[in-house]
Amino acid sequence: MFNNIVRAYIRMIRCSLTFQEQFVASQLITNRIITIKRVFNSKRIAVFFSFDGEISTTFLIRTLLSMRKKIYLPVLSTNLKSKCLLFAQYTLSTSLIFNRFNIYEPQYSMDAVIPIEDLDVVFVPLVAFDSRGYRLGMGGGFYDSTLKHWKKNQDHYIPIGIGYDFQKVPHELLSVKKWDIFLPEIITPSNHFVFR
Ligand SMILES: Nc1nc2c(c(=O)[nH]1)N(C=O)[C@@H](CNc1ccc(C(=O)N[C@@H](CCC(=O)O)C(=O)O)cc1)CN2
Ligand SMILES: Nc1ncnc2c1ncn2[C@@H]1O[C@H](COP(=O)(O)OP(=O)(O)OP(=O)(O)O)[C@@H](O)[C@H]1O
Repeated sequence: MFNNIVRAYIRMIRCSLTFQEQFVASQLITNRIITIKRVFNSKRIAVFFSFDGEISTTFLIRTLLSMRKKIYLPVLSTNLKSKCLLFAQYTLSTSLIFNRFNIYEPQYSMDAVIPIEDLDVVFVPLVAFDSRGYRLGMGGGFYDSTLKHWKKNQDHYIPIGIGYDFQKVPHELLSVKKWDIFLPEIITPSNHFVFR
């Protein structure tokens, strides 16, 4: 019921952060992420390029690359009806282009695309989340569709939400839809929430 209000409110707040606030948060979240054993032991990690005031992932991506991790970024399907994201490899020499939402994505060839099951960690953008691990996104349903086959207790990739601390909202404010994915873990500059 309040999803659209929460989405608009949090998008407004995150777009009003100063450069300094964004910078400090991106360093803190990167330092927290790289000390997580699951991440440290991963080889193939999906991140995303931030837009719309999302917590900046530039430092995270650079740090993970320097740790010799293979990094993949989401690309929208050319089929406008498909909401499933593809993940294409990103290196420092990959050309980037804007997609239809003005988000950078790799200019990829099919051999750079990895099946989602072959990823170890998928970092997931979010607008808001609650104390149960439910996530409110931008409203396109892309991550919900892409991650819909993910199941707890299965030994494949793990989706991990990342965002600012203020994006956590009381659960009464988020109405969960039947297709909404649950995030087993969410990382912010000050916290590592585990919801399993
Ligand atoms: N950094 C990042 N990449 C991402 C996502 C994300 O949330 N963050 N996505 C997560 O799914 C996908 C893109 N989803 C999006 C869904 C809606 C809008 C959006 O701006 N909607 C506008 C109206 C856009 C229009 O139709 O022109 C709006 O709501 O104001 C943007 C991205 C894939 N890549
Ligand atoms: N697994 C699914 N099955 C059917 N419809 C879905 C599924 N996932 C998403 N959708 C559709 O996507 C639309 C947007 O969903 P929702 O508002 O939950 O997106 P969101 O999680 O905020 O966005 P995103 O995942 O792109 O960040 C819904 O109206 C729904 O029709």
